[in-house]
Amino acid sequence: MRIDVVSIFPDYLAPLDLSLIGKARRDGLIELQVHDLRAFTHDRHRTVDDTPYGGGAGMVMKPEPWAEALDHVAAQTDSRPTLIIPGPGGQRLDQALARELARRDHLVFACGRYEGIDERVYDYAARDFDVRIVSLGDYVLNGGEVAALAVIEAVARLVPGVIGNADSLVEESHEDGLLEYPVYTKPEHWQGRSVPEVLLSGDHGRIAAWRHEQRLQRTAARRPDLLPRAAAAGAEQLAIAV
Ligand SMILES: Nc1c(O)cccc1[N+](=O)[O-]
Repeated sequence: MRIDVVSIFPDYLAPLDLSLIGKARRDGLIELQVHDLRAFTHDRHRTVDDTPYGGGAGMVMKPEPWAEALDHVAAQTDSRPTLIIPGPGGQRLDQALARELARRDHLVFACGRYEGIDERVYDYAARDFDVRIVSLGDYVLNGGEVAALAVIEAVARLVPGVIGNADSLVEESHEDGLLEYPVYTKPEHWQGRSVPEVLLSGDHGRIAAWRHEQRLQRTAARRPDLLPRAAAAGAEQLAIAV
C-alpha cells in the first residue's frame, strides 16, 4: 500500500516512523510519503491561506497550492488513488470503513487547517481521485493531521503482514461487532485480585466460551448500540446478552 499525506505540519506525521507502522515501512509493506503543502507555493511567504470571501472569522486554505500538491501526487501513480480529506462532516470512521480502505492500493490524505480548504479543491480533486471525506467524530479539531494518523493506523494494521500474528486481528473490538474480552497476565494474584480460574484451567473450550460470553456481556453493558450489528454479523448467542 502506498500512502501520501499533504500537510502544512509534516512533522505531525512523525509518529508514523514508530512501532508497527514504522516497521511495515522499513519492511516495504507500506510506502509512505509526507509532503509539505508549502513546497507547492511560489511566493516569498509561502502563503497557503487567505481571507474568506463573504467575510467571517479565520482564514481559508488557498486552492492553488492544493491543486499543485494533488497534481504532484497523482502524477506518481497510474492508478486512481483514494483521496481522504478528514473533516467533521465526513463519513464516520469505523472498522468496516477501515477494512474497505485497507483494500485500496493508494491512499492520499489532504490535511486541512484554518477554516478549511477552498471548496473548489474537492471538485478539482475528483478528476484524478476518488474523494472521501472522513470524520473521527462529532467534535472540533484544529486540522486533519490527528485524523489522518488515526485512519492510517486503523487501515495500515489490516494490511497483510503488518500485524505479525494475524490471529490477533480476529477477536478485536468491533471486528465482528462485539467488544473484546478482558485480558490478564502474571502475576496470578495482585492487590487482592485474582485471575479468573477458567483461564488457568487449560480447557480451551471452556476458555473460548467464557471469553465469548465476556464479549457479549461487555458489549451489552458498554455499547448496546453495537448488538444489532453484531447479530447481523453472526455473533452467536446474542440472546444471552439482550
Ligand atoms: N472533527 C474534525 C475536525 O474538526 C477537523 C478535521 C477532522 C475532523 N475529524 O476527522 O473528525
